[in-house]
Amino acid sequence: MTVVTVNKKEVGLNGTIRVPGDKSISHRAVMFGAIAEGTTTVEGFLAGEDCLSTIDCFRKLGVRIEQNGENVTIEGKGWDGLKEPSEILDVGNSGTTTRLMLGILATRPFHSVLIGDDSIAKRPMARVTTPLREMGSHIDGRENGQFTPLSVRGGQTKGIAYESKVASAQVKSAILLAGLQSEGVTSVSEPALSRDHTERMLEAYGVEVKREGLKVSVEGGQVLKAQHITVPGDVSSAAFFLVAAAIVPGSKVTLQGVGMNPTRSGIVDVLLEMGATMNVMNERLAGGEPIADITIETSSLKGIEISGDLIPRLIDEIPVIAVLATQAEGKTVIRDAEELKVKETNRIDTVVSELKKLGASIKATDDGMIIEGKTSLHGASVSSYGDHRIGMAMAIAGLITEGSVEIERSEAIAVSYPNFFEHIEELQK
Ligand SMILES: O=C(O)C1=C[C@@H](OP(=O)(O)O)[C@@H](O)[C@H](O)C1
Ligand SMILES: C=C(OP(=O)(O)O)C(=O)O
Repeated sequence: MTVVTVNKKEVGLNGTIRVPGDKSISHRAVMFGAIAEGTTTVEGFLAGEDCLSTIDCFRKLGVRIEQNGENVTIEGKGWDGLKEPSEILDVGNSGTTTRLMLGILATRPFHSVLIGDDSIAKRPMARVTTPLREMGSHIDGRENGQFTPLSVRGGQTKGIAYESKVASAQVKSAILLAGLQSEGVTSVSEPALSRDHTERMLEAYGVEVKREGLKVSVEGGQVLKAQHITVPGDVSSAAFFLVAAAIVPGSKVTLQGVGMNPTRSGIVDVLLEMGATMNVMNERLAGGEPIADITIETSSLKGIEISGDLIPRLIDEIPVIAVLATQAEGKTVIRDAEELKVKETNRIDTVVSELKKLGASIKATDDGMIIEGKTSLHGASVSSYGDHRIGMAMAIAGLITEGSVEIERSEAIAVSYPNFFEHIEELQK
């Protein structure tokens, strides 16, 4: 177990950084390259542990993949290029790897076994195994296929019209991927729009994707053609420094090349509504995704309500939004976020318990949390509980606490942001 201590510095955060590549897009670039025909090249790949788990699994499925830092080459040989693995596929800590790969394996005529870490073992998989079984795939696993370890024997599958109860890009993507190798049309509708990277990237790989409001459909039998993919900076990683600059006195930070896909940019809306002094500049496209440079400085903030369709647009940012809310005048209420309970940890519980240790006025609710600000936070010993986003949220809080914050299990941060502490140091120079 690694323990990191974060101390407040008398200087603010100043300078320019480029946050690492988007995790969701990096996973998809490799997976889609693996089932495409031809050589796919990826630049700006996130070499974090989750995306490395995806590479490892596809290598075990017989795909030749070379990875050199942010550059990846995938030798795709189409769907039939995937071969029965002789080893267990280890997804590590990654929900995206598990669920999207289930969608791909659901139609492959061979047997495979998926396993992950202790956190993955608690995350609900029935949300994908149920519809994939309905399509005709043979999936089994612990507690009747609800949890890992899972085993898949793919087969002849038929398209379905699936109405998902949750706004989840992992559910939507798994079903659409299976749909690409199923008979007829497969459609997924969701209660609110979740991130649409799968739809955008499948189109880039030459697949016809039909979108009508909250419903997406694909026809079976389509071939993916190899591509060059440029991965934008991860807005979920940028969120930590957007919040840090807003709350650490004397700060002004520029983040370059941040993904601004509207299904992901809820954090920018929240900061603006809270009254942050920020500027979104140089809006442009990279690999079919909008990106921009963002400058933000120390701001006086007010509490707001965050709920409804905004939630899927910032679901992974809620831990650090809670830190932000401790520094806003008045009440911040987060509702409709019960999905937080099934992430790497129960993020309602872990955010509330760890921020309380720092002196925050925060209360858990059934579907979110209520934070009263503005509060002076103090140092304490906290834990990431093995959840990268909790570890980073605590580190950002540690930049403003009186006294140091000691973070146990800080190694988890490498799951999505391996150079996180280097970026803090760079901005403190
Ligand atoms: O599809 C993806 O890349 C992701 C979807 C989201 O999960 P859900 O699909 O469970 O909402 C998100 O929380 C996760 O970090 C990445
Ligand atoms: C929930 C997350 O990822 P995953 O579902 O891929 O484990 C995350 O990165 O916050």
